[in-house]
Amino acid sequence: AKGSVVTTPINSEDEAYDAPVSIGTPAQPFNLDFDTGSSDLWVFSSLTPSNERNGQNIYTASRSSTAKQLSGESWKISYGDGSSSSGLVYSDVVTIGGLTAAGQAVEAASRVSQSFTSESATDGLVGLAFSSINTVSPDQQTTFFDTVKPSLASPVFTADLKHQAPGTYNFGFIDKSAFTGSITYTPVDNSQGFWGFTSTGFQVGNNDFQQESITGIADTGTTLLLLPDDVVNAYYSSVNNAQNDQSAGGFTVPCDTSLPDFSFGVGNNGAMITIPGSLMNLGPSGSGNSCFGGLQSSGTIGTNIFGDVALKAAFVVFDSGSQGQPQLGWASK
Ligand SMILES: CC[C@H](C)[C@H](NC(=O)[C@H](C)NC(=O)[C@@H](CCSC)NC[C@@H](N)Cc1ccccc1)C(=O)O
Repeated sequence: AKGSVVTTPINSEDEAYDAPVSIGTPAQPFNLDFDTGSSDLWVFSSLTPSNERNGQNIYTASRSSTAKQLSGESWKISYGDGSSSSGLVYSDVVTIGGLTAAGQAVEAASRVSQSFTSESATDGLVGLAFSSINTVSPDQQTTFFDTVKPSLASPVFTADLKHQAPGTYNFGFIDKSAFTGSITYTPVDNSQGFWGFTSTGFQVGNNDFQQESITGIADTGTTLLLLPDDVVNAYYSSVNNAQNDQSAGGFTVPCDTSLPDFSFGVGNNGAMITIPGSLMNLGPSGSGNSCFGGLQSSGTIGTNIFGDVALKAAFVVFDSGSQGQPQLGWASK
């Protein structure tokens, strides 16, 4: 089987990307954030207090003839940005891009933190990291991808995110028309439950390539590209009047500045993904006439995150084991 679903930026800064998901019988529609940086499929629900809702679609299990509560099961998740949610667990029919997962764990939120409440465009998340970090307790559940994987023509999904335009998540196949050149594969370390990999280095504009192992995760659910301080400083030192503005929360640049491209190395054949300078500016920073940089420090998090700023410059293959061990494929587009 194969699936294909359109994913759309929730605002002009490409802060996050939503895609349509149907849950239950009859189908209840949702706009969910597909997140390769976590492994819980959770939705706003009839259990979510009304003062924690802000127009989101809500899942009502009692209105679905195929919903079954997983008694005694609950979930509770925290994210790197300090947000969190928790609740109860049902199994129900979940359909994404023509692919149907019967008996998928649907995590209904009985509480969500403020940043989820205020993001009215997003009704929840579809976790696409490894099921080993799914938070359902006492019986851990599988991600949508792991649930449907046996039915897929190939155990892969791909992300093709775009700047201020609809993109695509495909399941079970690689669309050769969606990228240019060849796909460079690199091994994945999933020991922490993420799509972890090591980039071979970086290049600012047309400067020399800097060889430096940068270990991080491919995270479609994170907006920014979060890398070590030496990389971030090398980039912004080449931008006039860039400044690390704590009140803005990181590096800002003058909004009218044309920014250098940023490239990062993948695989061992010298392949690079190049983020055009225009995509390194996330728009007004909220302080002065400065704009917020798409590259920021991973400093305090402890892991580097190749979020949407990086991923939207590439066609990315999340391959859970078509060749044995999991791997990430990277192609330009
Ligand atoms: C503070 C929590 C730490 C980071 C850790 N949690 C995680 O790693 C979780 C699974 N993943 C995340 O917090 C991050 C990756 C952090 S790097 C380890 N990815 C998912 C995040 N972007 C989802 C999101 C989407 C929209 C709005 C907000 C959040 C834990 O539970 O220990």
